[in-house]
Amino acid sequence: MIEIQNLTKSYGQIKAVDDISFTVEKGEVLGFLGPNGAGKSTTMNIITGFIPSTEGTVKVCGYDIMENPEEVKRKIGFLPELPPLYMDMTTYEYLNFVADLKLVGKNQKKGQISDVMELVKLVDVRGRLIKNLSKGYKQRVGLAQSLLGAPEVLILDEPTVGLDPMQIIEIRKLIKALGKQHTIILSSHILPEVSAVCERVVIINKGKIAAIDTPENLSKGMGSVSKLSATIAGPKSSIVSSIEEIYGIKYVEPHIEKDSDVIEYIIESDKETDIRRPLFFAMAKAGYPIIELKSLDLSLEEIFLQLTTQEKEVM
Ligand SMILES: Nc1ncnc2c1ncn2[C@@H]1O[C@H](COP(=O)(O)OP(=O)(O)OP(=O)(O)O)[C@@H](O)[C@H]1O
Repeated sequence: MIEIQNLTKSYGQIKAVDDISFTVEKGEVLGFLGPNGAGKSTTMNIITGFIPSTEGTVKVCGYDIMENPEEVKRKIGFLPELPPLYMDMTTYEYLNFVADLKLVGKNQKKGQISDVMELVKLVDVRGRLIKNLSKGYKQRVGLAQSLLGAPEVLILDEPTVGLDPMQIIEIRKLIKALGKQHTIILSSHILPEVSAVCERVVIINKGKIAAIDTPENLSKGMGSVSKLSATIAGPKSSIVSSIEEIYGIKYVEPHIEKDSDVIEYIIESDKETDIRRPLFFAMAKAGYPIIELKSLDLSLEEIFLQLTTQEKEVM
């Protein structure tokens, strides 16, 4: 649905985007993550046709943004970080105005505005001036304008920034619902948001792609092992040998002695094998109670930091 190939954008000596390639499948919700200045907005602005690339290609639904900019723009709904709202218009007037800009046909306009207001829950504020709406409602108006013209693709730049927790939950729900009918690229600094909403994540740093994977796989870490901490009561050597017999175990080590016979063990296993159930049954069979069991896989936040701060640590 979206194909980005060898995309580069230079501003003089600075490469804001440096040879990035990725694709987004139809119906996918893709998260776009990166620290400040990583190149997220630049990439989104190129995909939406606001600025040209220096090198590389962007295709949306098979159309090249350079060769068929109008076709591409028709396929994309864009919610910039600061939606361009006209404060002295009512919600309805503004949506009507945007529908005209997007050349929505006269016969469809009324129905489309009603549908979008229904979907984004704006019906109650249709007659209110935008300047009198709360930040959350203003953001919904921004989302509503991106949906007019029935685009197949939505590009959402930091859609929940500045909202309160209730509003964040509502907008996330809405994005999830929109994901059923649209292909979405969503940029965010909020990592749990990306885990909650996106099926795949692109992490970008200094203009380059640092990782592309599902949030789950990223959390499992880059290596081939999964790590667990298990605190178990019982004799150490017998527990270690029982654990070593479990299929998929790579390594087990007594870590911290918590009590005379209670020890925390660090257990590494194949990334593909979830050993929590076999571990439970093995310990239950041997009569050694598991007091605590937790994953030591990295959180998405830790992965993100690891991928985006490596050079600083070296310095
Ligand atoms: N018009 C411009 N002229 C010169 N440099 C620019 C221009 N636009 C962006 N840059 C530079 O390109 C780099 C990437 O910027 P970009 O806005 O794409 O990052 P971002 O990931 O969206 O950051 P943020 O999360 O802070 O919005 C930065 O170093 C920025 O200073």
